[in-house]
Amino acid sequence: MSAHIYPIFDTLLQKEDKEKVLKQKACVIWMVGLSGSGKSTLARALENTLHEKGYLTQLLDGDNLRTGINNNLGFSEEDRIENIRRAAETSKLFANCGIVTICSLISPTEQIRSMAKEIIGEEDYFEVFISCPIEVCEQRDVKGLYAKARKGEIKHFTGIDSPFEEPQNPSLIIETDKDELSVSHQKLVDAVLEKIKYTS
Ligand SMILES: Nc1ncnc2c1ncn2[C@@H]1O[C@H](COP(=O)(O)OS(=O)(=O)O)[C@@H](OP(=O)(O)O)[C@H]1O
Ligand SMILES: Nc1ncnc2c1ncn2[C@@H]1O[C@H](COP(=O)(O)OP(=O)(O)O)[C@@H](O)[C@H]1O
Repeated sequence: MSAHIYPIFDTLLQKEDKEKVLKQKACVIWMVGLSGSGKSTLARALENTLHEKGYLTQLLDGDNLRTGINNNLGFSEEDRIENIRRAAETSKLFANCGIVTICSLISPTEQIRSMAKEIIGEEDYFEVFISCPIEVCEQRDVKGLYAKARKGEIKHFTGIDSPFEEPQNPSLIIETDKDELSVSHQKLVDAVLEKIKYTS
């Protein structure tokens, strides 16, 4: 038996090798904002547009993570940190596979967002602040959760009795109380397409 090791057994494939196959530059689009600000709507629309343009994508949001790998977590500060840690680690695996990963989570504090950025790596972390005053989010009350939080039926609700710190240095801000949905969507798509532009 020869002691020679063939490259195929010896090479650990890198992110760039996967990106070359997919002809796309991968990163993690980390969408931050209050409940009802528009994260899920814009994340879904972004994913659909990228898909139509031929990009391979993966969407991770509070709903699919919290019913799956994070189904043992609640909304205490400790659990939110663990929720984001797992989401960031999962996003990193997808991005390292060359996949444009869209993560839509409240991510309420600077500490939590710094952790996500550190796990994913600065170069691959693209933070988008979906900005909307809490009064507007509460008026939208898409899931009826603000009404429940006001009545005390839900505790530790973000923006009511749990903190939300505005991102200090996001890569992009989308103001969903000022722009029509289509305008917000276009701004997001334009910025993301620039970020994921593939140059061999
Ligand atoms: N207490 C409390 N606070 C905030 N949000 C709550 C709470 N309880 C349930 N929900 C629902 O959970 C969704 C937010 O989950 P996230 O994983 O994004 O939150 S976090 O990033 O860990 O803070 C959030 O979804 P979005 O409305 O899409 O943001 C809510 O529907
Ligand atoms: N410019 C906008 N961008 C995103 N959503 C908007 C905008 N204007 C109004 N909306 C509405 O706001 C709501 C946001 O809800 P959702 O996307 O579920 O928020 P979140 O995921 O942050 O909780 C939707 O009903 C959406 O149609």
